Amino acid sequence: MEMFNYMEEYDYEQLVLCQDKNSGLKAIIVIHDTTLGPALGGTRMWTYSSEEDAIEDALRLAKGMTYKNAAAGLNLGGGKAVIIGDPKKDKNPEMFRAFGRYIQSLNGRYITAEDVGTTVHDMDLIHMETNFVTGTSPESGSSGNPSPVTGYGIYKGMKAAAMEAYGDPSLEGKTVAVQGVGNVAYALCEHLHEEGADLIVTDVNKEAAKRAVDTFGAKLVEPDEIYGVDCDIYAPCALGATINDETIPQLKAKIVAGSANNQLKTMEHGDMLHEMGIVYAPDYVINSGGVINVSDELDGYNHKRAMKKVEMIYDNLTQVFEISRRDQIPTYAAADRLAEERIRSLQASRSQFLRNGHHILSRR
Ligand SMILES: NC(=O)c1ccc[n+]([C@@H]2O[C@H](COP(=O)([O-])OP(=O)(O)OC[C@H]3O[C@@H](n4cnc5c(N)ncnc54)[C@H](O)[C@@H]3O)[C@@H](O)[C@H]2O)c1
Ligand SMILES: CC(C)C[C@H](N)C(=O)O
Repeated sequence: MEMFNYMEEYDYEQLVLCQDKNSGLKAIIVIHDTTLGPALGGTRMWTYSSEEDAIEDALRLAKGMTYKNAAAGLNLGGGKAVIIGDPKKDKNPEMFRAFGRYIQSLNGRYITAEDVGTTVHDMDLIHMETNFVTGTSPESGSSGNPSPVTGYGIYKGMKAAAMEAYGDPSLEGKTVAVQGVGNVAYALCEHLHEEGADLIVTDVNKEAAKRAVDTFGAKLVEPDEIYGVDCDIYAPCALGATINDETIPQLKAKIVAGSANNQLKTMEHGDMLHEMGIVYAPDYVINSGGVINVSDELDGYNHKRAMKKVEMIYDNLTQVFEISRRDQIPTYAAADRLAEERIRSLQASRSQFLRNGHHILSRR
């Protein structure tokens, strides 16, 4: 990849490679866009097959955070970090402390949190070196693990999608097929079960699947059967790119709404859902509950206030569906339009010169 060409084409601001021999840290921090504010996005720890794959993932995820934060109405830009390694085997405290020092060196341009492979404990270690971290232990007044709040946001967003598809936000009696019942989806299932929805679940982790069957009376299917089950809503809550040429023809659902990032394999798959009349809740709009929750820490965490903001996911999605109908475009394109318009309008107002304490002219 021609790095500067790529960064120029997609408007990336900064790419930082971090290395610490002592702890084995190999990390990448990407800041995509800070028009709306400092870049907030989680740190992923993953075994990548090559350094190029890791950089590509960090770039893609950072841009996603710009759109997620903008569409959620947060005054935050987009960034993300990845640490190369196996989260089950390669972690040590020194690694996260070294990583924290690198975050500190960016002086607030990037703020981190949890993502796949990192935990509240890891954030606490980072916090020993920098304040530019969220999702640390609730004992210190922070918001803790974002997953249950993300799950609640998906539930609220699903209701907005039901309103769009059926003219009624109730999920009582609806059948929801959930792919992957991990941290987020377990919380989602709790809310769905409480409202009286019927659940069909699958997971490659047998224990996770069993927990959902035992707790919610969910019906269990094999991982490759989930796409074609008879249901009203398909909730992809495991991996990205599960909406593709192979799975779309199998779908019986009227709604696709789940937590996974980058659900559409390509934009054309979003077009296909649109043409088939399936209501797709764009991933970065419906799964913004976690980032909304951790971002509340920047004003001194208040759980009640944070949950009120998470409830707005219903309104944000309703707005996306309205833009989609008004402009006759698929919902993924409507979400992009919403996010880009917000960034553009702030960019325009920033074009006026405002003198501040740090500007060179202030010395005169
Ligand atoms: N945690 C958050 O706050 C948050 C926020 C936004 C987006 N997301 C996204 O939501 C998704 C779920 O996040 P999580 O924190 O619950 O992760 P998790 O690892 O706790 O759960 C994912 C589950 O999916 C299962 N799985 C993996 N591959 C599968 C397959 N092929 N078929 C069926 N099941 C499979 C795993 O065994 C696991 O139980 C991820 O894509 C994540 O990026 C999470
Ligand atoms: C900031 C984090 C809570 C972000 C979360 N991992 C996401 O993808 O939205």
